[in-house]
Amino acid sequence: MNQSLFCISKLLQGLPRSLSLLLLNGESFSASLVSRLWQSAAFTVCADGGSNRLFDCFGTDQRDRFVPNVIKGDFDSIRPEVIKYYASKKVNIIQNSNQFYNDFEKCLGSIEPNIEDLPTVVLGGIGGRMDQQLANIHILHKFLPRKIYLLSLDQVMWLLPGGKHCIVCSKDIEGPLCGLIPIGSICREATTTGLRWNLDHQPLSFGSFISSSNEIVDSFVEIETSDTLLWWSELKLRNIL
Ligand SMILES: Nc1ncnc2c1ncn2[C@@H]1O[C@H](COP(=O)(O)OP(=O)(O)OP(=O)(O)O)[C@@H](O)[C@H]1O
Ligand SMILES: Cc1ncc(C[n+]2csc(CCO)c2C)c(N)n1
Repeated sequence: MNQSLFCISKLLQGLPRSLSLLLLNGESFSASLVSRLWQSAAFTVCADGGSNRLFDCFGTDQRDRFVPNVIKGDFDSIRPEVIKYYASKKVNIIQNSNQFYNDFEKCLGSIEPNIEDLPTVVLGGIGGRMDQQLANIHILHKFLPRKIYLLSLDQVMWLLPGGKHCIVCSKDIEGPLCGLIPIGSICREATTTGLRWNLDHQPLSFGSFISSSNEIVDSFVEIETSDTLLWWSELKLRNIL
C-alpha cells in the first residue's frame, strides 16, 4: 500500500540536494521562490520557454547564479538571446522536435536516474492554457510513482496514488481552500480527516461527485483513497517569501 507524508515547509527549507527543479512556461516565476528552491536542487532543467522565464526573472547582476543543468524542448518558444546566453554558460542544450510529447515530458526524461527518487518541483505548470494544464496533470499520472509537485506562490497540486496520505498543513502557508479531484480515473472510495467537509468512504468521479472548494481545518490532513486523486491547495507563499 502507498503511504506518503508531505510538508511544504520541508520542501522549502533549503536542504541541499533534496529535490530536482523543473521550470515550465505557463507563468512567470517569483525570484524569491526560484532562489529558495535552487538552494535545494540537485538538478535544474528548463523546458523550452521556461528558460525565457528564468532569464527574465533575474537581472544581469544575479542571472549567472541561476544557470540550469539542462534546457530541453522543441525550441519553438526559447528566444535567440536566451539560447545564446545559456550556451555561453555551457548549459546542456538538447533539442527534441518530437511533436507527440510535450516539453515537460521531454524534460522529466532528462532527469538522471540517480536523482529520480528525489521529489521534482515544477514551476510554471499552472498557467493560462487549460489544454497545457491538463497535459501537465496527465504527465503526473504517466510518471507515477515519481513525486512531482506543480507549484506556484498561490497554489500547489500533486497526485495521491491509492493508499494513505498525510499532509502537514501550516495555517500560515496552506489553505484554507483545497480540493480532492478524481482526474484521470474514478475513485471508488476516499475517507479524510482534517477538512471542513470530510469524506467517509465516498466515491468520487466527474459527473457524480468531486470535492472542490473544501477547506483545511487541522494541521494534519489524512486521506485514505482506493485510487489516484489530485490534491490541490491554496498557498500563501507571497506572505512568507
Ligand atoms: N499556459 C500554460 N499552462 C501550463 N503549462 C504550460 C503553459 N504553457 C506552457 N506550459 C508548459 O511549459 C512547457 C513548455 O512550454 P513552451 O511554451 O515552451 O512550449 P510549447 O510549444 O507551448 O509547449 P510544447 O511544445 O511542450 O507543447 C510545456 O510543455 C507545458 O508543460
Ligand atoms: C492526437 C495528437 N494531438 C495533438 C498532437 C500534437 N502535439 C502533442 S504534444 C505536442 C507538443 C510538442 O512539443 C504536440 C504538437 C499530436 N501529435 N497528436
